[in-house]
Amino acid sequence: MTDAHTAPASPEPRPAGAVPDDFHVFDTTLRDGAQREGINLTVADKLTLARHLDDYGVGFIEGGWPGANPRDTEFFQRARAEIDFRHAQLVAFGATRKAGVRVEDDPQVAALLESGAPVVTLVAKSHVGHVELALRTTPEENLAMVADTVAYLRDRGRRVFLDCEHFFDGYALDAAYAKQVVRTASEAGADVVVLCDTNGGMLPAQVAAVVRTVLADTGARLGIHAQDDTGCAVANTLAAVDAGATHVQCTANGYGERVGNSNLFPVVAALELKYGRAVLPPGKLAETTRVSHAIAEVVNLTPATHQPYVGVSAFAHKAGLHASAIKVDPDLYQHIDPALVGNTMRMLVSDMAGRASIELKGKELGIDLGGDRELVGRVVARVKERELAGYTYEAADASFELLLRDELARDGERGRAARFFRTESWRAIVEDRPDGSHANEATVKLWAKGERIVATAEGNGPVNALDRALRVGLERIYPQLARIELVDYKVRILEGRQGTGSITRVLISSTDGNGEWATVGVAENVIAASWQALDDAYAYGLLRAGAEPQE
Ligand SMILES: CC(=O)SCCNC(=O)CCNC(=O)[C@H](O)C(C)(C)COP(=O)(O)OP(=O)(O)OC[C@H]1O[C@@H](n2cnc3c(N)ncnc32)[C@H](O)[C@@H]1OP(=O)(O)O
Ligand SMILES: CC(=O)C(=O)O
Repeated sequence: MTDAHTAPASPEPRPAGAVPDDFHVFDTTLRDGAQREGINLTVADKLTLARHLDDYGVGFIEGGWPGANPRDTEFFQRARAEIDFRHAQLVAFGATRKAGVRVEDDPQVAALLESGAPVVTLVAKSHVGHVELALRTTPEENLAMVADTVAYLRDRGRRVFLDCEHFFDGYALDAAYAKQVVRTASEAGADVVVLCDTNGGMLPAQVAAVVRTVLADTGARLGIHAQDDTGCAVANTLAAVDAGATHVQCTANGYGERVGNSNLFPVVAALELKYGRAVLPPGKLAETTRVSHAIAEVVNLTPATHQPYVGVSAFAHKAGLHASAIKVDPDLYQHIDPALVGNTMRMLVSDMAGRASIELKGKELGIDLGGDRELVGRVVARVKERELAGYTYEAADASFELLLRDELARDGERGRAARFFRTESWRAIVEDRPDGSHANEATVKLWAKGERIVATAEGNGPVNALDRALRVGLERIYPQLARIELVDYKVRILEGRQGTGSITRVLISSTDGNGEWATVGVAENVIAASWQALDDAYAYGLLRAGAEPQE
């Protein structure tokens, strides 16, 4: 590790559109990422992902294996015709020629040329055991397969990178042979020889030692491809860079075969922010969080909340002691400014909060608590007491804001509670019919703007009936309710040992088309807990809509 890791240097600015060749950020989301269980990409998905990655500014996009399946073949045809790559070069992936087959007669090598990709990555064996058992050929023939295929593609104007599969395991078994594969590829014209930890079993110190020795012994330009089976793929990638590798293969959000691959985003962020190396075009690092989430959407996976740099929790602070230091200087509990990667700091309110957490949260919500220690102390005490009863405010920001406004309103001159109606009573009835169907009906009795309202509605469940009755009753007085929609409803039993007498927590997410908010309710009865969460959901929605709170 150099000083650059502990004292971040400012990345050198780089002209827009230029991708440096002295250091490669090579993305293999469309090839290795697509090997993850649960990811099934269409050609259209692959094109969309390629556009995102090109726009983000990676140097190379490995699009797939042309000839292996019709989808990848079509992807290369369409990518050439439909995408005007601004930063990246498109890469086709394939294997060296088959043992005993002339390279010009190997159809999958021909498919690599037909893909039209200017760069080809060839996967080759560098582990003698794999040569003998998987390829069922001799070590000499394997070297000939490497040399022939690299030279053949080079002669036809392609830039060639060679992925040495199982390099580190092969090196442990027979270092001389593994290095011979590297030399053979380099001498045949491969621009980069990529050392692959295919089984993902390596640790950073092992990777660094091997990369350093292979670099010194062969003089070849080296890259790293690390699978994440020890949870060390990012660390292994950076250890290889420390040892002299100048080409990193990664996938967006770490998607990949088995547990995944080296995650592009922490690798890029580390290179830019900790190593001071400008690997993206200017301004693109700040799009990291957006790009990570957009890619998760395209592959139809929920963005990982705790992912370094880009997760929604990456800069979320829960502990009261952290908040009290952050109030003085956010750097005291953050390794970088979240804005550098397009993320934001968030304060979480829970029973681990102290006064500073509440003050910072108030600020985040645009509510001035005016340094009022008594008021803030009261809010802290109320949050802790409610969390003990089962409420959770870190997952229900809107209910917390309502609680805060209630406490402010208690002071009389510090604002009004965001309460727009008062509940006199509610009733929900579920009727079990002889044919097995159910009828659900609810009646609510409310007060709003001095008026007593009684409304009844049916629904597909008791909570839905209550929701409808509430809308029926209030829509005339608050037409803004028409825009509010409930989008998620979660129930959790908090003390399972008590069986049906357990405490129930309900979390409701709502939207008005411009944003989402979450509210919480807790009671022994699931319908009562739901009513509380509904009450808060509509109160908060009306607050957002600028409705006038009732006296
Ligand atoms: C480490 C990695 O992740 S590398 C990427 C792996 N990705 C994939 O495998 C996804 C795409 N793969 C496929 O669609 C298919 O496996 C194909 C089209 C490539 C090959 O399919 P098939 O011809 O039916 O062969 P199959 O998959 O059973 O076996 C692979 C063949 O390639 C050979 N082979 C494996 N590695 C190499 C190599 N580096 N160079 C040359 N040949 C190789 C094997 O010896 C085997 O040969 P055989 O058919 O003579 O037994
Ligand atoms: C090439 C590749 O994906 C690997 O060795 O893991």
